[in-house]
Amino acid sequence: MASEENDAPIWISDDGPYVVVTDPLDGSRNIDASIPTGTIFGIYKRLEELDDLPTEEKAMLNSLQSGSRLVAAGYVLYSSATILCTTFGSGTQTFTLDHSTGDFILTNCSLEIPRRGQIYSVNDARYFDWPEGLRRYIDTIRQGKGKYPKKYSARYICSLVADLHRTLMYGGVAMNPRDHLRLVYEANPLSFIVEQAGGRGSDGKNRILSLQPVKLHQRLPLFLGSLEDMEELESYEDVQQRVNPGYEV
Ligand SMILES: O=P(O)(O)OC[C@H]1O[C@](O)(COP(=O)(O)O)[C@@H](O)[C@@H]1O
Repeated sequence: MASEENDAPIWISDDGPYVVVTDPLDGSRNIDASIPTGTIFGIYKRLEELDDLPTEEKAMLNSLQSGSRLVAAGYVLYSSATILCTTFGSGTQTFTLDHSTGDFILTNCSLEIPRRGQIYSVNDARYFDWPEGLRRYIDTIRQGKGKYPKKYSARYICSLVADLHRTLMYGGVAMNPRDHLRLVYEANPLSFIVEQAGGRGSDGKNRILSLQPVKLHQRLPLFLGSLEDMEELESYEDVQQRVNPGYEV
């Protein structure tokens, strides 16, 4: 098991069939203000061909599997309702916690992201640190001059799970264009879910699930959303924020 909160993976048992990668509490800076937070997880099969390697080495290599090998992924959103969203590689499902019984009730057996939305989600205080392509894209959709001739609205909670959940429900794009979010714990599981809902997950140039992680805590730009919005965004090419000066809030 590898957690965003630990430096190295933990080898739990020699015969466990699965490898779990998790960000146990995403959006933690929002907790004191009672803003929604989330948990993200991805599940791989244990690579049995590595069984004879030393424990630390096989724990690391098992955790660095490409997102294309995920067998399941999910997130939990802690909000006005507690929602569990999952994929096992054949569509995306949502479950809602029934507080009276403690059960998660299946509330949508096939969640599909709209092909187009009218919402973009980004921390746009960073506008002047963005590359030209991203500025042009956002300026264009704000003015209703994109391929979808409607003026887009902005929504940004700064809790990745909540921003993604809204994007899955209403469509559009959720992004963090700087090297901030983690490939292993965040980008891969969430891209698997978005793809299984009919959308796309990208670093602005490449499909997230086709990337090979090289470091456990590797960070990258992340863009998730509706197919048509994502295609339009990527057509601007220069959308990854290269300067990352460090922001205190
Ligand atoms: O400061 P930014 O670039 O807006 O980043 C906000 C993003 O960082 C997160 O808080 C995750 O960051 P941490 O992993 O450091 O907690 C996301 O929930 C949120 O989408």
